[in-house]
Amino acid sequence: MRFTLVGNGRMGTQVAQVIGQSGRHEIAAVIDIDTPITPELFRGSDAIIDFTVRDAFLLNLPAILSSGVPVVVGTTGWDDVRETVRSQVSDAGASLLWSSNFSLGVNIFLRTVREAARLISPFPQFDIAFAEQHHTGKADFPSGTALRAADMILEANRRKTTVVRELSDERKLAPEELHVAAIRLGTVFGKHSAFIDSELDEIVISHTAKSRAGFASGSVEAAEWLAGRHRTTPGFYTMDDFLNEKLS
Ligand SMILES: NC(=O)C1=CN([C@@H]2O[C@H](COP(=O)(O)OP(=O)(O)OC[C@H]3O[C@@H](n4cnc5c(N)ncnc54)[C@H](OP(=O)(O)O)[C@@H]3O)[C@@H](O)[C@H]2O)C=CC1
Ligand SMILES: O=C(O)C1=N[C@H](C(=O)O)C[C@H](O)C1
Repeated sequence: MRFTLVGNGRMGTQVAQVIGQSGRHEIAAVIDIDTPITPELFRGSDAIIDFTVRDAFLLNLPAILSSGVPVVVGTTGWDDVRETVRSQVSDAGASLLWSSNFSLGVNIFLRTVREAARLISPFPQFDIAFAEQHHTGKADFPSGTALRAADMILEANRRKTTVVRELSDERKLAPEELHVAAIRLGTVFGKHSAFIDSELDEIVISHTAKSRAGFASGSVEAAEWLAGRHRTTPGFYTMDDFLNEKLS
């Protein structure tokens, strides 16, 4: 497959390396902040992979969708406009697959956290919180993965109803609030943990990325899947659609 990469930062370069080492794929173009974006730029590619920043992704999206080339989006920090993006994709008859984390390990971790949150739901003696650590170059907080985990915990646990990202000196955390904490530290690739606590015990479920390779290879595999889907059923997909098909 021929890939166009949008974004040439930490993730863009890692994805280029995965494609270069695959022996099956090639890079048609790498688009950086200085490239004027037009739909023609993407034509001739089989898939686009975007790892940029929220504003760049939203600005480039209309040209990407008009090009008719399926796009995999790893960029985080645009959860608040997800429904608008879904409509843009649908109106264009295009295909977009997004995930805040393309690592297979993280996706297994997230499903484990969801199950733990469900299991403790009937037992008020268990409380739950979530934390993430990332390198100091990360622009958004909490991470997209932590926000996804929070959504899953709220869905699975009837005792938690809202997310608190930052504590206040003015008041205590309410029992129905889920604390999601972020730490920015050195060069950490990404660490996510769910903490469950009772008077009698503590359960900690953690995932630590050992490099960016898992994010990059997951995005390329997702792009291969999306290119196939785009031929028969264009649409707005997530990593869950891809994984559910693999698991079925
Ligand atoms: N889904 C997943 O599995 C993962 C997601 N991420 C997410 O991916 C995103 C990128 O992360 P990372 O690579 O570490 O960040 P970087 O800051 O290293 O890279 C972002 C790149 O985007 C470039 N850029 C900015 N504006 C534009 C534009 N208009 N057109 C093209 N390129 C542009 C930046 O250029 P310049 O430096 O010149 O501004 C920079 O090179 C983040 O949102 C992060 O949270 C990260 C890891 C895994
Ligand atoms: O910016 C990063 O580095 C990462 N961002 C993603 C996120 O926001 O969840 C995924 C990964 O943890 C690395």
